[in-house]
Amino acid sequence: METRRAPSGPIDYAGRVDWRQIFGRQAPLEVEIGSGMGGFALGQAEAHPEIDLVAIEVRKKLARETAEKARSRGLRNLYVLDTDAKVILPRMFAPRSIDVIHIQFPDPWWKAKHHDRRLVEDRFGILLYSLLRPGGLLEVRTDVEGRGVEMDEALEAVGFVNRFGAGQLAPYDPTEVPSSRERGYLERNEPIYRYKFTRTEGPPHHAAAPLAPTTVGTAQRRR
Ligand SMILES: C[S@@+](CC[C@H](N)C(=O)[O-])C[C@H]1O[C@@H](n2cnc3c(N)ncnc32)[C@H](O)[C@@H]1O
Repeated sequence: METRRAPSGPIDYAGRVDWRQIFGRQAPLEVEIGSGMGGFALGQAEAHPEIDLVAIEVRKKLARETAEKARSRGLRNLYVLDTDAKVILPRMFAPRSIDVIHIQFPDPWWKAKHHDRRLVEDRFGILLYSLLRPGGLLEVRTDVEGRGVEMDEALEAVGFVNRFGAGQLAPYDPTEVPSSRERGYLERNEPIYRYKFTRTEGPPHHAAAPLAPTTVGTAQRRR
């Protein structure tokens, strides 16, 4: 009989979290950054009961709706954080503790003056590298070809190894769960640029400091 409790109870946004305690078991830990409407997070948790998934979405309404759907579907292996991944990741996750990180269709922030808001750049790449366990997977999907190339270059420069060769796209795998946004692209047969990277054993290549933990403000748990 399943005795593991649902992920619940108060969680401290300001410090390191023992995810094994939150989920009530030891299982491969996956993180989705920018879960949006939650299509991937909910589908991945449902399709893979053997993993525990933490979805991070800065838009509180979307995060709350995903958490409500997870609860109504009885998903015990999905926890939703309603805050900025850049702030929370270095606080709440130990180095080398994550098995898989998913980033799907991050906002491209076209205008040069908004480039600072882009999710995947050098410093964030270093942070992701430090959080993944050696051998862990970082998977990125985008509908913007040029952003895919830029992200690939930034991540390979940090030390990630592109699983399909430097600069190469990962093939479409129909067994993988599509994100909410991806469903539309697939239906319209529009291109999707996929990348898969392995975190290797050594330190990141860049000397630049990773994003430092900062004050979290008023973020509240919404479960
Ligand atoms: C274009 S949407 C894609 C959503 C989802 N991944 C999908 O494919 O359907 C990008 C999402 O990332 C979220 N986001 C952007 N920057 C973020 C950050 N620093 N932390 C958490 N979420 C973020 C946005 O609020 C938005 O919901």
